[in-house]
Amino acid sequence: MANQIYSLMARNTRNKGVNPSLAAERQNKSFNVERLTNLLDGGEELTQRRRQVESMIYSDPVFSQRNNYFMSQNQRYEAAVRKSVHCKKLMKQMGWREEGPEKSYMYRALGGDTAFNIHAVFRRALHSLGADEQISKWGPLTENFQIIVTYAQTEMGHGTYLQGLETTATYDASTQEFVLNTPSLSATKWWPGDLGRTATHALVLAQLYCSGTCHGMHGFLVPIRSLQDHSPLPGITVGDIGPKMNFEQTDNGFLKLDHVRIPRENMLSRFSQVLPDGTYVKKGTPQSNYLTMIVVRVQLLSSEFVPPLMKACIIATRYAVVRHQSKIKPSEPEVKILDYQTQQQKLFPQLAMAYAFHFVNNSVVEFFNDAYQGIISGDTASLPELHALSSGMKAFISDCCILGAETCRRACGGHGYSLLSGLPSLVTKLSASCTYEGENTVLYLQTARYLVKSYLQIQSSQDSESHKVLPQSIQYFASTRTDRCPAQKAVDFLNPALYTEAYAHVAARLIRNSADKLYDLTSSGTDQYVAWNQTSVLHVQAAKAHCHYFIVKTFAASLRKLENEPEIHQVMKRLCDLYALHGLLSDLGNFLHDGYMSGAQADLATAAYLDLLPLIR
Ligand SMILES: CCCCCCC/C=C/C(=O)SCCNC(=O)CCNC(=O)[C@H](O)C(C)(C)COP(=O)(O)OP(=O)(O)OC[C@H]1O[C@@H](n2cnc3c(N)ncnc32)[C@H](O)[C@@H]1OP(=O)(O)O
Ligand SMILES: Cc1cc2nc3c(=O)[nH]c(=O)nc-3n(C[C@H](O)[C@H](O)[C@H](O)COP(=O)(O)OP(=O)(O)OC[C@H]3O[C@@H](n4cnc5c(N)ncnc54)[C@H](O)[C@@H]3O)c2cc1C
Repeated sequence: MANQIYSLMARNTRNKGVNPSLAAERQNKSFNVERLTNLLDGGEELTQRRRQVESMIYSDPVFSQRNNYFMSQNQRYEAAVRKSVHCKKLMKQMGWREEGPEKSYMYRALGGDTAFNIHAVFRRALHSLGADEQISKWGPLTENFQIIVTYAQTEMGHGTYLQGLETTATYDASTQEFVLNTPSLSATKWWPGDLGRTATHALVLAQLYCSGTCHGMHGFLVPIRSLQDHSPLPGITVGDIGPKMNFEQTDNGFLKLDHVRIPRENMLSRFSQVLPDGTYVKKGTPQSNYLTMIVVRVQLLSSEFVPPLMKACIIATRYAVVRHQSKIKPSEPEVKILDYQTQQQKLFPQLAMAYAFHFVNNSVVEFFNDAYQGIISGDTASLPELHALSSGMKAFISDCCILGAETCRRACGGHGYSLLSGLPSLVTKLSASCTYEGENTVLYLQTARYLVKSYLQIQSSQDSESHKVLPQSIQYFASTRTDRCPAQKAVDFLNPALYTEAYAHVAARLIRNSADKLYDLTSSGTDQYVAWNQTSVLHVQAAKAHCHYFIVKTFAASLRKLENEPEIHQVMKRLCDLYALHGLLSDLGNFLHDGYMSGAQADLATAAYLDLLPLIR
């Protein structure tokens, strides 16, 4: 019934064309929307291609999501499988490549409502960890779903602590095979997507044992279901882990292995190898087999985190111009809720954040592409910085997107609580992102570990030249800082150089403070690991400040590329200013703490912030 009412409302709108309030707002724009769309897409041609793909998706009944909220988990799963197979057929029919932009356009248009998503994670793992001959052998089989492979790393007892994974892969030189085994209940693989019902194979991450020596976590391609009748193979116990907060369309599963034998060639061997006689050959660093997680974390930013936030902003902003509620002046009619300053202060920072993350994603992907080719060719010099950046961005952006989507949902009152608004499922889908592909606290601590190590190395190095060769994401450590914010007027807080420096000041101070506290503990005899734990809250705060600085700096730097587009530059700069001031005022204590900013300056920043709202409106 509810669906019918909402459909009636939508039809009613459609019958009269676009809602008149919405139409009026769209007349009231200060920039060329099509031009901004082209810039965000990466050019006019890509906008056209995206629209062509979207039109095909939205007009095809197989891709309909209309009844999603009325389906059982099983129905959602089966519909998702149909959509994924249909996508594959469409790609083949249209000649679209796996690496081409059309695939991501399809995925975004479907809102991720597809199956085999972890199969895509495996494809990245294969290219990151597999030797060339392994990529040639298994790559084509995955292209057309001849094999469907899940990424089975997490166990019931361990997800974060990879050194604690219990699944074993023991090399048997007499048969040149690995024996995969689940030694305990807690070693059961638990959570891998596509495992519950779909996958024919699993990339099992297990502790490698050769001649009694453990060589740590490695990846092993293990057949788990028959390619003839899809039944579990001998030694395999597999199934679905049951209902979840969202991702009903994904069959997250469990897997137990009972001394399952696979050929020696099934260990992914780009960075390490076991020779026929059982000799272990290491080619990369101890963390080389962690590379897949970096690859996936970078990819998640643009595929899983930012699009749901963008959608939540669109739904909530449109709602805010069609919803009339209460009055500003008693003598006048009810107003659009977007006319309330408080509604603008809820929604516009989320909109600004969505744009900020769009530009940051471009920057992180550029950094990643520059580093990745070197890393898979054996040059791991940039791996620590890439790990720190990807960990921090995954944690910070996912945290912000979860909170941003929830703010948009709350801004829509009762209708925001209806599944049919589309908002609750965006929130519950995003909610998983603080956990999968690295729990966020753990990842902040990884970033902090890199920051503290870099800070202490700079402190201990007397060589003044060392500051000049700092990795790009921490070069601000070495910048000379003013210890007072120079702002005299509200308008000074609309200067990207001024607020970027304020963020750098806070990040540098928090990193220095956390490192000094750690050093004080260890210098007084506290065990280094105990000292790390006793300062870990400070390290997380420092890592967050570092990430926030990186995002503000990157957003501000992106404006420079828009300077020859004055209308768009103006609107983007206002959003950048709003994003920076919203973060500064939300975290004001850190900016006031050492007297960097004064209370009077906080009032100036608040005035500048509130003055931006009607301009953006
Ligand atoms: C529609 C679908 C959408 C949803 C898709 C969802 C798909 C989800 C898939 C998954 O969730 S797959 C499973 C993901 N699991 C994880 O991410 C596990 C998280 N845990 C870790 O990353 C690591 O265990 C750790 C927490 C970082 C700890 O590593 P370790 O136990 O080795 O100890 P440390 O001493 O902290 O690190 C040692 C050393 O290694 C460096 N390092 C750690 N991780 C990486 C990495 N990924 N890449 C490169 N280097 C790494 C770390 O910086 C240390 O270096 P040094 O400081 O010693 O130089
Ligand atoms: C929707 C979804 C899909 C998933 N898909 C897959 C998949 O396809 N393949 C796969 O292998 N896995 C998958 N996972 C599992 C996921 O990777 C793990 O859940 C994740 O790595 C977190 O590990 P955990 O569950 O053991 O949490 P834990 O690490 O146990 O986290 C629990 C708490 O402990 C804290 N904690 C843990 N370690 C530390 C530390 N060192 N310092 C401080 N605090 C710490 C955390 O901060 C957290 O607050 C998926 C999970 C979800 C929710």
